[in-house]
Amino acid sequence: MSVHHQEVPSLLGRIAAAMSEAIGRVREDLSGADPVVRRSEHADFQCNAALSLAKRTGVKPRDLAADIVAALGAGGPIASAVPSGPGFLNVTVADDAIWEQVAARLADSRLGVGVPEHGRRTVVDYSAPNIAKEMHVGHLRTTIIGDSLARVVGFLGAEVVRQNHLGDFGTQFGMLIQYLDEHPDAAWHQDELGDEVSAVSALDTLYRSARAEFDADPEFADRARARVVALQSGDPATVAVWQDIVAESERSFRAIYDRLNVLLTPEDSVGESFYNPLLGDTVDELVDAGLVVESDGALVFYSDEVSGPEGKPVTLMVRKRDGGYGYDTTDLATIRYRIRDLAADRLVYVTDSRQALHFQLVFEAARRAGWLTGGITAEHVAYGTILGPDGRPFKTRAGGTVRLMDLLDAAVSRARAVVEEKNPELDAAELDRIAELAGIAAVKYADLSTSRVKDYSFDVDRMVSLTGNTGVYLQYAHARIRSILRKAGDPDTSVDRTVPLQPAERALGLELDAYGAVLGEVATTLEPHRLCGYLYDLARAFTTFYENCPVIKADEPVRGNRLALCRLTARTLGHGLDLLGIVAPERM
Ligand SMILES: NC(=[NH2+])NCCC[C@H](N)C(=O)O
Repeated sequence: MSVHHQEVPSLLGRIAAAMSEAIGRVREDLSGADPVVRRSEHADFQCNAALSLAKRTGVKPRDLAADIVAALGAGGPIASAVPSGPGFLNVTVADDAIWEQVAARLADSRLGVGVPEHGRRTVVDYSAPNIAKEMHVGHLRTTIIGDSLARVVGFLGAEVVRQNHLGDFGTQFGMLIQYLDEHPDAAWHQDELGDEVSAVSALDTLYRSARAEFDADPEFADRARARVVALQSGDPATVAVWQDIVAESERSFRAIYDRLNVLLTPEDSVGESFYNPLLGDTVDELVDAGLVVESDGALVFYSDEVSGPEGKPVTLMVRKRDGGYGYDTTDLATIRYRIRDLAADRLVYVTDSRQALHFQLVFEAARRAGWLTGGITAEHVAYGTILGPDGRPFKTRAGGTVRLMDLLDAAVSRARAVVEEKNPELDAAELDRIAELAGIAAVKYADLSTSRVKDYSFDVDRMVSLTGNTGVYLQYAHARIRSILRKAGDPDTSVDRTVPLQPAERALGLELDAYGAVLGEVATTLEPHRLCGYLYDLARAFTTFYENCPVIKADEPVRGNRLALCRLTARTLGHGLDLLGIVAPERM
């Protein structure tokens, strides 16, 4: 997108600007005050400035409201502003202004949305599963949420740098490599395993065996420790096996990524091991800055800002007693690297809320070390737990972790039944294709549509429902409008601004006008559920419109205007779903 792109100013923004000007005309000292313009149930918009400013002026709010109305300039999008109640202003938008913005958004490839995040280099750390371990439902959440955030801020102009901070280093790999060395018959390469088992799941099982042997057999434990040293000192044979394990695991993750339609590419994989060469310097800098203290032979960072239960100090482990480095040190080196080498303006970390304290400490250390300074921001995007139908953390009946592929399969098969019932005429191949899109949409949307800090229950039947705030409902809403447009021959009609608006047309037009503002909110709060809620409201506004306003049977110019509303709604729905990482099929 170019900086020269012409954003379509929203009606809300234009009304706020007009009110602001009028307020300044009434009293110069009030210039620049927030005009407090909101959508309203009683009119198109409501301006509450008179109420909030009356105290400062000593004038009765109702009188101030009347003065503001008198000072409103002629022309512009406001048809009328009427004082009501204790001093609200009920604002009605001129019909032609609504048609004009519909036409302007429709004429623009970006639907009139601007680039408020332009040039902001934003590092989004998400997914980050652990090598030789199955991805669990927590990784599903970070993958889905992080991907949607990367899409939204990217669309708004941010320079997004995706980082898949794979857990690819640690002493556990020494143990696993030693075990594999001693069990050369163990199968863990995908080509030996076939389709039923993924390489990462085979490795996960082998790792558990290695762990058990480590605990039971002190001699194996010694050999495993020697293997850790060999790995860390770069012994070529050991490193080769480790690389092979990483590659096989990543292949398994990729199968999930492909199915989920996420943006992550192999180039985005910058795992923990990448930071190994940077750990020493990072620690030296923290030592030089006087930010670590020695405790029992280890180096520890103490927080000045947070304390634990009963005022207990909270710390980051900067260097362990044995001289080794762990997760904490790696994240310190990571934040330093992202700021210095990636030149990040904004750092976003998507992990479950149990890591909130960890990131709080990493950010504090980075500030005190002088890395996280100026306008650079760091944010932890925390999310809750996926619960099973019993309201407890999601586990298989046997108490094991739920395989993501199984979960996706279950959603797709339920979606298949729903789609088939609705469209018995679809042939098998088309049904499979749509069921896959619907099932994946169901899973993603269920995750994105709840406020992310909350836990939610994985309820497949609810997810694939055709009614209510679901991904499948929105895909249907989109496909239905596409079918209306096909029936109408999808003519690229122009919009006649002189046509008077019906209430349902007006409501839909105003809803469409709010798209850019909602995306801006998502970028600021990093909360995708706001976009979900918006798309759901938009789909419902369309339904009301379609029930009340015949489209195909209407006469020109009404027909053309209504088709324009259909087209803009379909495009906005499709675009919004795409920013959620959801594909909206043409037919469904
Ligand atoms: N920079 C980070 N610490 N990113 C998140 C890593 C998540 C970690 N691998 C886990 O599975 O919990």
